[in-house]
Amino acid sequence: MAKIELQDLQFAYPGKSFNLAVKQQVFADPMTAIVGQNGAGKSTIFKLLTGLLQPDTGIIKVDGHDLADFKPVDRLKTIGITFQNPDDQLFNATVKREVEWSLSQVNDDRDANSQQADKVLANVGLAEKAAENPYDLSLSERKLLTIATVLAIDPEIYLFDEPMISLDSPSKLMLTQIFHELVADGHQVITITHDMDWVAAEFGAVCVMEHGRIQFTGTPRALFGDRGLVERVGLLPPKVMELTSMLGDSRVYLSPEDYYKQNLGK
Ligand SMILES: Nc1ncnc2c1ncn2[C@@H]1O[C@H](COP(=O)(O)OP(=O)(O)OP(=O)(O)O)[C@@H](O)[C@H]1O
Repeated sequence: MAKIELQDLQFAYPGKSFNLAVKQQVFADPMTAIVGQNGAGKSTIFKLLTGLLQPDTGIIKVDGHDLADFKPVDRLKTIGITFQNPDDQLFNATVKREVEWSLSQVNDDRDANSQQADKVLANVGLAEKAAENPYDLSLSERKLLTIATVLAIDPEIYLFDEPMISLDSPSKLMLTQIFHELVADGHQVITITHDMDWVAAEFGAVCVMEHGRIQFTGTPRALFGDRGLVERVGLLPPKVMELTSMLGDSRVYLSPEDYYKQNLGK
C-alpha cells in the first residue's frame, strides 16, 4: 500500500485568515477518515494532495517521493479524487463518455478505455445509463458516476470528499463494499466525512482536523474514548454511544454489533 507523508506543510488562501499547518503526518492505514467541523481544512488538504493547490511551504511524499516531482499522468495514477459535489466534476455528453474522458487522461487506447468504462459502470450499477446525459441522472447516480471515473483509472490512493452525502441507502452499502474491495486489492482510501457512525463502524484510522491543524490521529475507538476531545472539536459520538451513555454506561461502542460483542456475545 502506498504511504502518504506530509512534512512541515503550510498553506493560506490569499487574503484569508485560515491557515493550514501540518508539521508531520503519515497516512498509513488502508482506510482513514478525516473529520472535523466545517472550515477545519479537510478539503484543503485534499486539494493539496491532488495538486489543485500548491503548498506555501513543506513537502508531500508518496512512498518517499516528492509529489511535486510527479508528471501529471503519474499523479493521476497515484492519487484520484471524487469531490463532494458531482456537478464540479461532470461535463461530458454521456455517462460512458464521462468515464472514457477520465481514462483518456492516462491511456490513449480507445478500445481498452471503452471496455474499462463498461466494466466500471456495471460495478457501480450504472450500465443501463451509459448513453444518458449525466445531468439526467439522479444526484445519487451522478455521485456514483464521479466515483466510477476514478475507479476506472484505479489509482493507488483514493480520496473521497463526503462520498455518502446524497447517496441512497443501497448506494451507500455498495460504496462501503467497494471501499473494502479497494483495500483488499492493496489500495489506500482516505475519506472526508461527517458521518461518525460510518467512521466508527468501518474505518481503521481517523484524523481530526481543527482550525487547519490535525489534532488527533488514531483508531475510532481511541477517538471516541477521548470524550473531551470529541466535545471540544464538535463531533458527535456514534449513536449507539448516545444511548448507552444515557443508560449510564460510559464505555466506547463503535456500533450495535460492538455493543452486542462486548456485553451479550460472550
Ligand atoms: N478557494 C478558496 N478561497 C478562499 N478561501 C477558501 C477557499 N476554499 C476554502 N476556503 C476557506 O478555507 C477554510 C478551510 O476550508 P475547507 O474547505 O478546507 O474546510 P473543510 O474542513 O473541508 O470544510 P467543509 O466540511 O465545510 O467542507 C475555510 O475557512 C474556507 O472558507
